[in-house]
Amino acid sequence: MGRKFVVGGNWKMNGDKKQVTEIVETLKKGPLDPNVEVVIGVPAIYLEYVQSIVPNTINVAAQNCWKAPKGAFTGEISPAMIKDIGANWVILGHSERRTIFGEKDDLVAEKVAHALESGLKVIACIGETLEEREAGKTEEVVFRQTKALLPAIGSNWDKVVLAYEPVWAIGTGKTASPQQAQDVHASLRNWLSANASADVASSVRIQYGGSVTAANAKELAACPDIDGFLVGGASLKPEFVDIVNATQ
Ligand SMILES: O=C(CO)COP(=O)(O)O
Repeated sequence: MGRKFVVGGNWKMNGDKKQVTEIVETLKKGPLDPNVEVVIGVPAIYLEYVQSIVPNTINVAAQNCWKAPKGAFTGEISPAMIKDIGANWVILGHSERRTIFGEKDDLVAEKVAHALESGLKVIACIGETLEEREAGKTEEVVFRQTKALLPAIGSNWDKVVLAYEPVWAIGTGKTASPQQAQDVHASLRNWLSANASADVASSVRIQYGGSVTAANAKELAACPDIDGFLVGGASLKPEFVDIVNATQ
């Protein structure tokens, strides 16, 4: 189907100048599979620095942004600013933004719409909590979260990567089994076929995120509907190279 594998590293609020330099050095040494798109999600304060030291084969993402180009929004950054320093991606709707910072589906959608309008590419995150999974609501939740994004994305699906990140698997060491992840990815694709278009369903890349490591990446990558990863903790370590290369 020709979906290019895409691996994101979400550094979250980690690293200092020395460590981010070392991570970039490790990525430069790689070697990274040239058939894989790599996007690193960098803390806002290091975006410009990291953008200035990465080779152009590595894409840089902000981890959040606001829904307007400029103005009285103390502490926020805009897609225009992200583009201005040369980065082209933003991660939006991460479960930590949703749970810790109270971002709801409609705010995430507004951010996605504005980021796309501004010319950024977007990794849009969705995923259920443990409570929701145990209540049998996984599909209901991820469909609801994706539905909110439909009008925001419009005809820009080629600029969007979906990241399915079950909240119970994030930072817990408890990875979704390949079957659990594959099942959600496949039903998302079915849902997209019915609610967006068959073309969107077959072309959109869906990453899995949640305790991905070099040890489990290959098995997950072998699933037909898993088109990449969004990696937290392991993206700060040299094993990120092996995760990028998981389809080799
Ligand atoms: O939240 C994540 C990536 O966005 C996943 O984090 P971990 O890989 O640390 O579980």
